[in-house]
Amino acid sequence: MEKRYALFKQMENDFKQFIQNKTFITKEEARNNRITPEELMKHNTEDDAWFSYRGYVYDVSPYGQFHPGGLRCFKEYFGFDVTRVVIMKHKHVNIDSFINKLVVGMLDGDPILPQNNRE
Ligand code: HEM
Repeated sequence: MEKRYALFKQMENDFKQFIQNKTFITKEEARNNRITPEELMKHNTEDDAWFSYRGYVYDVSPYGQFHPGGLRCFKEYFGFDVTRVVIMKHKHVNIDSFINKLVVGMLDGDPILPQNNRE
């Protein structure tokens, strides 16, 4: 168990390092960029992967390779809303601290779940 935790921590640090010299927009700026669920759904590939989470839209393409739960389950949610699945799969994780820099806009419409969602 401890070993796994150390690995997760390592992945978190690797991700932080990976994004540290990149530039991002702020949450404030993201509020002016409204994204419809239909637009969100177009960003569903590994190189161009968006999620909505608690009303905001994130470009999670850089994070996929650092996700401790692997890319497989993560991938199923590209283009969709992850608010509920994130609560179900990891209540204890403050995912904002991982993805806050990856914000690209605000969701303009009702969140959409994938048909095969595994909550
Ligand atoms: C951007 C959104 C997400 C972030 C930032 C995130 C972050 C994390 C983190 C930090 C962990 C490690 C948990 C721990 O320390 O105990 C984790 C584990 C996990 N995540 Fe995510 N996650 C996200 C989305 C998802 C999605 C969409 C799924 C879909 C099923 C998912 C499924 C899992 C699973 C199954 C694990 C458990 C891995 C294990 O314990 O071996 N996550 N996630």
